Order: sequence, then structure tokens, then C-alpha cells
Amino acid sequence: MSRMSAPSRAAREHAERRLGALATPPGALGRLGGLAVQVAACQGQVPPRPLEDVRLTIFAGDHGVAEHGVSAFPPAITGAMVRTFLAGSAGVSALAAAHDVRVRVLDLGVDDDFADLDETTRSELTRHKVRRSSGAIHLEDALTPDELERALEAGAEVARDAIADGAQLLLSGDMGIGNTTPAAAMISAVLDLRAGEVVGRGTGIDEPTLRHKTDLVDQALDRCGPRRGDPREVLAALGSADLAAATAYLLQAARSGVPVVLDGLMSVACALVAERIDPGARDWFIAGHRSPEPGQSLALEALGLDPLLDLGMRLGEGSGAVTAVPVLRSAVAVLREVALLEELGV
Ligand SMILES: Cc1cc2ncn([C@H]3O[C@H](COP(=O)(O)O)[C@@H](O)[C@H]3O)c2cc1C
Ligand SMILES: O=C(O)c1cccnc1
Repeated sequence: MSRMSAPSRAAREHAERRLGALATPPGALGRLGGLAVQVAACQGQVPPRPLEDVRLTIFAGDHGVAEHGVSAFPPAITGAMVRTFLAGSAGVSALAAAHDVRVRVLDLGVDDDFADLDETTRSELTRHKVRRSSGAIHLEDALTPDELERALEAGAEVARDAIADGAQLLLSGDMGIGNTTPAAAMISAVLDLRAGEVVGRGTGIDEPTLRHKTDLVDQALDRCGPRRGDPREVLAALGSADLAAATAYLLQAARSGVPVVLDGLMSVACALVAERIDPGARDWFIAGHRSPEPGQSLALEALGLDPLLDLGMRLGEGSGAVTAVPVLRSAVAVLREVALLEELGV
């Protein structure tokens, strides 16, 4: 049974009336207007509260399929990048610092024991760890049923804890060499497409590698068979611990009535699965940006979401979502602070 409720219709209508009454020509704020109305509807409050507490969770994990020649980079990069997030010096770290977004990285399935980290950092990083790497999806399921349950519970708990601690807006990010392969497989399965329409170049693979990656995704889809009709089976067969946790995180945010900004391919693949698990979740999702990955645009279209930014970014990590945060804050500011036309006294 669905535990999803819709954003407040009363607040939406109130926000639309306020938007229409602002001291601006009708429609002059463009998409900022609709965005402000969406935030007000999600918060159930007009004008909406400023988005002060904004948090990104990066779900990290390795992928068995990455050992089979689908990425331009080796799997050892995943653990190295996790250490870079912890040091605050990754691409997304710079963006998050610029836009006052708190970043948390969690190891759901990195093929690394992080024995070099101090005990506090290590236990915080790995407390939700499900396994080291996930199954190579063209050969075997990514997760056992028990691992899937643990990953789903972890993602939900992370969102619940952040919200209980005051988060007003959540963002989801990813780290895991090879993860554009399971993400493309998940999107292909849900949208019932062959891999050729969905698979993209990820970190920048060449033409022969792209053909090989596409073949492996088709093999994974064939192996999955009719189970692809069930979104949870899609996560277990074609996903990973990190992608399952990210899906549950998005779902929990929606169920708790907190809006989420989506990022690139991985985040949007998880959002698509979340919407299939609990229809209506998408009303709580805001598409931060468009990635050049074809699967990301296909999934956004299926979700009925129009991304805020289109900067050609294909980094992942939550970087596109973080870059969209100032646009969202701008939308909230205009609905809160702009005078009403009637106050002009003309
Ligand atoms: C140094 C480096 C930093 C990254 N940060 C995010 N990704 C991104 O690239 C990976 C997905 O692409 P593929 O499926 O082609 O491997 C993921 O780790 C994603 O987060 C990175 C990749 C690299 C190499
Ligand atoms: O769409 C993304 O977020 C993306 C694309 C390529 C590599 N990493 C992430």
C-alpha cells in the first residue's frame, strides 16, 4: 500500500495567487515562479520558508560489472574518491562549499575496507555497508534478497535521520566506477527499452567500449527476464547496494514530505524506480540538471520532469543537484520578498 501523500493543494493554490499578485509582469519570473509554487506546496506554507538546511548524501559502491571493461577508469578510483569527499576536495565538495550544502558520503558497497581511516570516520562511513562490491549484473544478481532489504532500510534511515535533524531539502549523489552501467540497465528495464537507446559514454569511453557496454546491458536485461516488471527485482537483479539505498532515500524523503533535488543518470534512474515502487513520489522530486547520458533524459521524460540546468555536466557525485540549489533559493526568495502590485499605490 502507498504511504505517499501529495504536496498541499491548498498551499499550491495560495502560492499561485501570491505569484500572480507580485509586483512583476505576469510570467516574468519564468520557471522561478513554478518552482517557488512547488516548494510552497511541498512545505504546505506560503510564502515558503527559506531553504537553509540543504543536505547531499553521496551513496558510494563498487560494481562487479566494472571488472568487465565498461568504464574509462579502474574500480580503485571509487575508494580514492570516497577519501577525497572526506577530505572535502572533490568536484562536488567545491560546489557544496560555495552553496552552503552539507555533504555526507556513505559506503554501501565499496570494495575497500578503509582500514587507513581513523575509527570514528571509518565507522560513520561504513555503518550502512551491505557488501564489498555488487554482483556483475550480466552474470548474476547484483544483490541477494537480504542484501536488497538491508540497502533499502539503510537509505530510508539516512533520509529519516537527516529530516529529523532539520533537513529542508535533500539531494542525492553517487560515486562508483562503472555505475552508469547498472543505472542504464535499470532505466532500460523500467522503460522496456533495449540497451542501445539508453547506454551512454559515462566517464568518456570510446566507440568499441560503448558497444561492449551496450552488449553487457542487453545480457543483463535478458538474464533478468520478466522480473524487470517488478521495481524491487530490478534493484536486486540490475542495480547495486548503493543504487538501492539511494532509491529508498528518495522514497523516504517523498513519504516524509521533503522535496528532493535529483542529479544525473544514477539519481534519476533511482527516481524512476522509486516512482514505480510508490507512484506519486515524483511530485516531491525536482530535476536539478540534464546530463548528456541518453538514459537520464529518457527517465526524466518518463517522470514528467524538466531539468533546471543544462550545462553539459557529467560528473555525478550530486554535482548537478548542488549547482541547482541557488536557483531554488532564488525561487523561494522572490515569492517571499517581492512586494505585491497592489502595494505600489498606483
Ligand atoms: C576521478 C573520477 C571522479 C568521479 N566522480 C564521479 N564520477 C562518476 O563516474 C563514474 C561513472 O562513470 P562510469 O560508469 O563510466 O565509470 C561514477 O563514479 C560517477 O560518480 C567520477 C569518475 C572519475 C573517474
Ligand atoms: O549523469 C551523470 O551523473 C554521470 C555521467 C557520467 C559519469 N558520471 C555521472
